[in-house]
This record gives sequence, structure tokens and C-alpha cells, in this order.
Amino acid sequence: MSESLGVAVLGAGHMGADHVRRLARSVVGAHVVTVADPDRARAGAAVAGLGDVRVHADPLAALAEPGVGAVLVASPDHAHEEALLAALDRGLPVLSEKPLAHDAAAALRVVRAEARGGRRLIQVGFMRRYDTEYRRLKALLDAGGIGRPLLLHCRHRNVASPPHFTSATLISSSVSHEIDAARWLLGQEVTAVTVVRPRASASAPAGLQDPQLVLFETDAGAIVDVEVFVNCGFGYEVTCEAVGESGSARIGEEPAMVVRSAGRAQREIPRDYVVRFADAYDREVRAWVADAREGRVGGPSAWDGYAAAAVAEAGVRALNDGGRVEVDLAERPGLYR
Ligand SMILES: NC(=O)C1=CN([C@@H]2O[C@H](COP(=O)(O)OP(=O)(O)OC[C@H]3O[C@@H](n4cnc5c(N)ncnc54)[C@H](O)[C@@H]3O)[C@@H](O)[C@H]2O)C=CC1
Ligand SMILES: O=C1[C@@H](O)[C@H](O)[C@@H](O)[C@H](O)[C@H]1O
Repeated sequence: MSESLGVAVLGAGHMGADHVRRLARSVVGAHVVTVADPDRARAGAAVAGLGDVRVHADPLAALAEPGVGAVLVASPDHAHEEALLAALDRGLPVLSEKPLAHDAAAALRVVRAEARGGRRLIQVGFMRRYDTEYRRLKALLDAGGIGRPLLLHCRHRNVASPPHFTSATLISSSVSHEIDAARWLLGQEVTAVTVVRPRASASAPAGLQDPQLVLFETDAGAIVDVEVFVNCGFGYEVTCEAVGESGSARIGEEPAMVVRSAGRAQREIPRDYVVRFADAYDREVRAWVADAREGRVGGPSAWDGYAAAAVAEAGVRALNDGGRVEVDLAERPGLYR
């Protein structure tokens, strides 16, 4: 096995800081060389106590640091494309937080740039593929354990949305996870999207369509419904029930701890994704590091990121214009077949 992988982390916000901590404390075979964030103080705070880690305001300067052998992109969605193209130019393996890019056209530019280079370098951070429960569900479906899958019922609830969230972001950012999970679990493409708009919650910021009910149709005739509710107030809940021809299976409701006291039983609910998916992020980053050290790239590909973006774009059109919108998917380059 090669020497320790030197990683540049771009973005030191909620996810970036969490990944810096993970790389430094929970992942063998990698170390953080540099962290870039236009907010240098934030980058500095993320690396406090980690020794000789250089801090930059400019992500491109970070990529040029000696010792950088791989890149972890955790900047805002709109900054992913520039970072990914720069990493591809340098031939560096990348783990990019989802979504791959801020829209489908940008995601396709990234796919085409990678395909031109002729080798996979990008893994997209759809961490649910590394979650124990999702993996068990995938194994069950693959083994035909509930027969041919007909339906997925998904719930995706956050306590509160970040200030930059628009009604479209519920789909392009939050539901992007269900899009990838559905494609991966079912091994099918999503072909059309419909969005149903219930009355907006009074707890949501003014003008935000929250919750939404997002329906996908797949090329094999399955239907996926997603309740996305990002200002539910009470906790972070991600659940999925698969219904097949001979059974059903549900994940995401495993109790963390049940407290029985004073005539009540209370189940803890995680407060956010960093808690709910902590193990999945660990597994994801460990797998990425192990692959990169062997000169490989695995996990969700740039094509998966593009496909999710194309479905999300159809979803946003369905949200804005109403009705059923078909997904417009570009031709898949040979690299991803
Ligand atoms: N996989 C998952 O479950 C999650 C993924 N995400 C994704 O992670 C990414 C980051 O999200 P958060 O950490 O929640 O956002 P955040 O807002 O907490 O942090 C983003 C950071 O990036 C910095 N930044 C801005 N422009 C930059 C640039 N060009 N280069 C480098 N840094 C830049 C900002 O100053 C900020 O510190 C997003 O793409 C988001 O969609 C976010 C939450 C969970
Ligand atoms: O990716 C994520 C965030 O960007 C998004 O804002 C949340 O809704 C998701 O639950 C989380 O996993």
C-alpha cells in the first residue's frame, strides 16, 4: 500500500469541518494537507490542533500545495463545478459532496470533462450507499427477498432549513439523496417526476414550499414517493419502505435508545445528518481513501451525480410549472457503462 494520502479539503463549514475531523481522527492512511475557505477564520478553526495544516482563502491555491494527492469538496453546491474541473485538470481523485454540481448542465460538463480524461476520478458523496440499513435493504432487494419491487415510500425530514434554502433546494439538495438511493436500490432510472404541494408549514420561512411530496416513475414501472419536510422542527428522520410483490421492508426507524420512565417510553431522534449518518460518512471516506491509495475510484460516480441532477431538474420544473415532467437524460459516456 502507498504512503499516506494528502488531502485538500475545500470548504470548512458544517460538512467540511466534519470531514476534516474525520480524516484526522477516524481514517487510517490519509492526512489533511490544507483546508481552503474564503472565510479563513473558519478554515483555521477546522484545523485547530491538527499541527501543520495550511489554510487558504482560495481553493485553487490549496490544490497547488505540495503534498496534495486528493481533494474533498465540501464547498457550497455552486462552487463544486470549478473545484471539480480544477481537480480533474490536475488528475487528482475527488470525493465531492452531493450534489455533483448546482444544476444538470454543470453536472454534465463535469461528466464530459472526466470522460475526456478517460478515467474515473470523481466519487459523489451520496453517503446513504454506505449506511448499514440502506445496504441491508439493497442486499434484500438484490436477493429478491420481497419479490419484484413496486414502490418505495420515503420520508426525509430535517429540523430546520438553512437560510439559503429555496423551494427548489428541497429537491436539488435534500431529495437528491432519495433520487440516488432509488436509482441504486432499484437499479432503475427515474423517467418522470410529479410534485404535489401541500399547504406550507407555518414553521417554514415565508415563501418556502415546505413540505413537498415528490413522486418518481422509473423505467421499470416502479413508483417512489418522497415526503420532504425540512422544517419539521422535531428531529432528523430519513426512512424508506420498499414494497415488493411478496413482501415489504422498512429502514430508518431503528431506535437509538428508548427511555422508559414515568409511564412513558420515549425514543431518541437524531438532530441532524451528521448524527444519523455518522457511520455512513466514516465508511464512505474510508472507502474513498483506500481506493485512492490503490489508484482506484469507487462508489457513486460523476454519472450518478449527473443523473441525480437531471432528475432534480425535472422535479424543480414539476414544482414550478405543475404536472408531470419527463427526465431528460443525456447519452451515457462509455466510461460509465
Ligand atoms: N452528504 C450530506 O449529507 C450533506 C452534504 N452537504 C453538502 O456539503 C456541501 C457543504 O455544505 P455545508 O457544509 O452544509 O455548508 P456550509 O455553508 O456550512 O459550509 C460551506 C463552506 O464553504 C465555504 N465556501 C464558500 N465558497 C467556497 C469556495 N469556492 N471554495 C471553498 N469553500 C467555499 C463557505 O465559506 C463555508 O464555510 C454542500 O454541497 C451541501 O450540499 C451538506 C450537508 C449534508
Ligand atoms: O445533504 C444534506 C443537506 O445538504 C440537506 O440540506 C439535507 O436536507 C439532507 O438531509 C442532508 O443529508
